[in-house]
Amino acid sequence: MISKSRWKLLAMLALFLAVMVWYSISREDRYIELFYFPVPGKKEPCLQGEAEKMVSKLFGNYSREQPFFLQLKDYFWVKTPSLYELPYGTKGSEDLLLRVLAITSYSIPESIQSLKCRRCVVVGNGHRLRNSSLGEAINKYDVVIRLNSAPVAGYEQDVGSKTTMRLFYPESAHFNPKVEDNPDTLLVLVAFKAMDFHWIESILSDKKRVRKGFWKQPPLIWDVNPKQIRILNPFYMEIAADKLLSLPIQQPHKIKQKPTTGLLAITLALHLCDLVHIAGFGYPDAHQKKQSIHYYEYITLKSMMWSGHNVSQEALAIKRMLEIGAVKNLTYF
Ligand SMILES: CC(=O)N[C@H]1[C@H]([C@H](O)[C@H](O)CO)O[C@](OP(=O)(O)OC[C@H]2O[C@@H](n3ccc(N)nc3=O)[C@H](O)[C@@H]2O)(C(=O)O)C[C@@H]1O
Ligand SMILES: CO[C@@H]1[C@H](O)[C@@H](O)[C@H](O[C@H]2[C@H](O)[C@@H](NC(C)=O)[C@H](OCc3ccccc3)O[C@@H]2CO)O[C@@H]1CO
Repeated sequence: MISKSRWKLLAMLALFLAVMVWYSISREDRYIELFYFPVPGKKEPCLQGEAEKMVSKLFGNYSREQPFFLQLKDYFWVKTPSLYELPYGTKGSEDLLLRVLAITSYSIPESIQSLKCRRCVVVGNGHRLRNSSLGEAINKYDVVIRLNSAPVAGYEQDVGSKTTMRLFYPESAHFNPKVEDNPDTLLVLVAFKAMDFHWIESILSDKKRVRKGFWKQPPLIWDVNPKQIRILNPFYMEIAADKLLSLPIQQPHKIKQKPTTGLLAITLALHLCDLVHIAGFGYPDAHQKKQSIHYYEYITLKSMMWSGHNVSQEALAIKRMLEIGAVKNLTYF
């Protein structure tokens, strides 16, 4: 005969087990929701306007009307001057910008314009891409957005080789863009300071280079076709900071908080595309001090000490986007 107290103990054990099973199943559901497996050899199904619905949830309805790239005509006849200085607006940098816009273009290539439904992937520079074998899947998207000096040569198996757009600033420009990009890749300058406009002007017009004013030496000779260059509308930086990270747009401090280029690229993709997938996002935990952050070089979180990024806040913003289905993730998060 089993005593009453034994029954109680068994019941408690059974209850405990049931709770454990329920918890792991619910965690598993969540995992599947946050992690997306591309089907090899298949193009992603695309529903026109899908991302747009999510955009209004995240950013409000108004934001789809903004141009992606800056154009000269908006600066010749300045109707409403920008409210903010770089990187959230162009206030105070208009003269330099005018000179840059006179020698660059703002169009979106016909190959993207003409698509009924735009499938995009934003490739972050994170270590999670290493040995991911995602290269083939990444190459299948209509638009592949890459960041900074992230290489493809030698990493094709994991990150692919197609680059439709690359977001960069002078300090993150690859010294040999011809090796890493395609001849028609759009090189999208994200300006953080007036000197960034000065740099691109001096490169494209072959004017005297200025070495001071950068936190890291950018290329002095840069072999690109001016037709590939675009200047990102700072509006996207503003809404990434304001709506996704709730950062104050006007900050008095020396180390100003700002979104990472990856979060900015996701913001841009949500406005440009119908379907947005991401890969290579996610930093190591703070205690993983020796874990490399990039898929292509060994550097750790310590290197980001003075960067002005809040990676935990960004992780929350990305998790929210994954949870509401605004983006899907090809690597784990
Ligand atoms: C030392 C330093 O300033 N590092 C910054 C570097 C550096 O300037 C460039 O790599 C130079 O080519 O740039 C940054 O970013 P970085 O070039 O490292 O990475 C591009 C974007 O990928 C996402 N990422 C990266 C690594 C990782 N483990 N998880 C991620 O999610 C991020 O969204 C990131 O933006 C930048 O521009 O944002 C942010 C970094 O803070
Ligand atoms: C998207 O931001 C880019 C990159 O991710 C950042 O790491 C980088 O941050 C640099 C920051 O912009 C520099 N600040 C200024 C005013 O130039 C900073 O300069 C050194 C410094 C350090 C401490 C206090 C004040 C200034 O260096 C940061 C990199 O370590 O900005 C990138 C966009 O330019």
